[in-house]
Amino acid sequence: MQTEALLRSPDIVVEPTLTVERLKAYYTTKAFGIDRDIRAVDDISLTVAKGEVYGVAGESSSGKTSLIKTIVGAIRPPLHVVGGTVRFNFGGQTYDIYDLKPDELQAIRWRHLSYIMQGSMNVLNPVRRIKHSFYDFAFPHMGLGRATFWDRVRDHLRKLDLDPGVLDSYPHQLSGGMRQRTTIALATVCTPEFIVADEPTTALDVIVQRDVLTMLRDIQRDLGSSFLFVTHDMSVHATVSDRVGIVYAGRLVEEADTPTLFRSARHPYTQHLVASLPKIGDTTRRASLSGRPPSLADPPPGCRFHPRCPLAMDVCSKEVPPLVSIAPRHRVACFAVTGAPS
Ligand SMILES: Nc1ncnc2c1ncn2[C@@H]1O[C@H](COP(=O)(O)OP(=O)(O)OP(=O)(O)O)[C@@H](O)[C@H]1O
Repeated sequence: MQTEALLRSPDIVVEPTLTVERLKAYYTTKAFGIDRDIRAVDDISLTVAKGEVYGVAGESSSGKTSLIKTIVGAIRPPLHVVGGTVRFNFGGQTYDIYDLKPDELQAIRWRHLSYIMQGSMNVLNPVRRIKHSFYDFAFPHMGLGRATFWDRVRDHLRKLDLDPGVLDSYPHQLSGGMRQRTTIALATVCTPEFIVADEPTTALDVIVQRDVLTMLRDIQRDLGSSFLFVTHDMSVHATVSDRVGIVYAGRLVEEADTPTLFRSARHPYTQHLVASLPKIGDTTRRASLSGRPPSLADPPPGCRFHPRCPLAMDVCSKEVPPLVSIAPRHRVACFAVTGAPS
């Protein structure tokens, strides 16, 4: 398959910073002696351009975290890659994540690619002062003398409105919001070109959540980094993401620029997600979707959404709808939108 290039203008083709092609990753578990595949990432292709914030949304257990882990190469059994490729382009050099040796991947993770995982605050060692975490994780990758390194760390903290005094604190002395902000400072001190964050604001209250999101957006703008951002919270995508991909049961079902997605979503599942957002002054009851998300160990054939879909046709239970471009930067996988195959 050819690399999907992102057209920014009619004449300029910009090489994406991230290109994911036909990615499949399953958890293989054993039950009563029989292997069972949980198809958490099932044939996903997407690109993220330089400086772009790409949001991934979808309900719980749809495969968002598995997709992120697979993209950054944080793959541990029982998760394994079944097919597809993940390529990053940093400074004109291409890195095929699955061709890299563990030490090469580790070096890229700190220098170019930062991964803020769910519960990332736990990277701060609870029995050591925070400065030790900065020294252990960041110092080996920055190629600076000690004095310059600490100057750089303090500058970075100040730029993020954090008092450099946090370096002398233990994690338990900080509030949840401060701990998360400190973790993000740690993850970005090496000025990565690509930041991946998985639900970085879950478990924080709304005010702190806003501070953390503003901080991430500021870092992304300041560094000009690309940003792959996972949250189930559509209202957060509305304020943070340039483009959003909607995942349902391990597959990408729609992808569009954020304003398009919120104004003119075409997939019935995306329409449901957008319609269920609360609106000030609107007291009408929100209609909920019937049924439950499918088991990824035994998903329905054809379109995985068809058992819950108000527009389902015969073909939807038989064939998998491909993700098709219906307008520039707008793709959708739904036969009701793109027409059934003849
Ligand atoms: N270690 C594991 N072993 C087996 N199955 C797993 C494992 N981790 C996740 N899964 C399964 O993979 C599927 C996708 O899970 P994943 O955590 O990627 O979803 P998610 O969209 O990130 O959910 P959430 O928003 O709740 O974090 C789920 O069915 C989940 O039960």
